[in-house]
Amino acid sequence: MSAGGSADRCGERTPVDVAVGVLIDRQGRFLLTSRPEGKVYAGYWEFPGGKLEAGETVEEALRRELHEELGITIGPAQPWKVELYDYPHALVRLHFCKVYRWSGEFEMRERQAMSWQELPVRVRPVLPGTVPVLRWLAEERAHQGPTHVE
Ligand SMILES: Nc1nc2c([nH]c(=O)n2[C@H]2C[C@H](O)[C@@H](COP(=O)(O)OP(=O)(O)OP(=O)(O)O)O2)c(=O)[nH]1
Repeated sequence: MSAGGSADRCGERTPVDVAVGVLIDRQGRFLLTSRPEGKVYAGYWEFPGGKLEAGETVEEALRRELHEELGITIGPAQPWKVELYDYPHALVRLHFCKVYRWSGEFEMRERQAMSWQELPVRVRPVLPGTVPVLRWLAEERAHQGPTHVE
């Protein structure tokens, strides 16, 4: 029990569900985008995605978010990993999905930047909640050494 009493205990926050896409191209590169100005962690690199709206499945939310943010229409989203991440601003439950097919031209509709990356990731800084994904990719690919530059 924290000393602050029940009103300001922060361990009981309900997680916010977030759908995140790990888009992988034919050369095995994955897409990172930078967080737009005005959002928390603006300028940090992450896998594209966003919060689920009421009644949406993870796949529906991902399809909507990637269309809104990047202008593409994704094919099937393969559920991959689920990770809880406790930020000062929110407790988030990240639903990472792999996506191998999409259509349409990339358009940065929120004036963010995009970059196709391999390991180790060269863009920086990377969002803390993104780092575990880089480790999972490193395991899958038997990548040795750092996953990104600090
Ligand atoms: N998109 C994305 N979000 C991530 C990743 N890792 C991570 O911790 N997050 C966190 C950051 C945010 O707290 C949350 C995503 O929320 P967001 O603010 O980007 O979502 P949104 O586009 O729905 O935003 P908004 O409409 O509320 O402005 O998940 C990641 O790899 N990709």
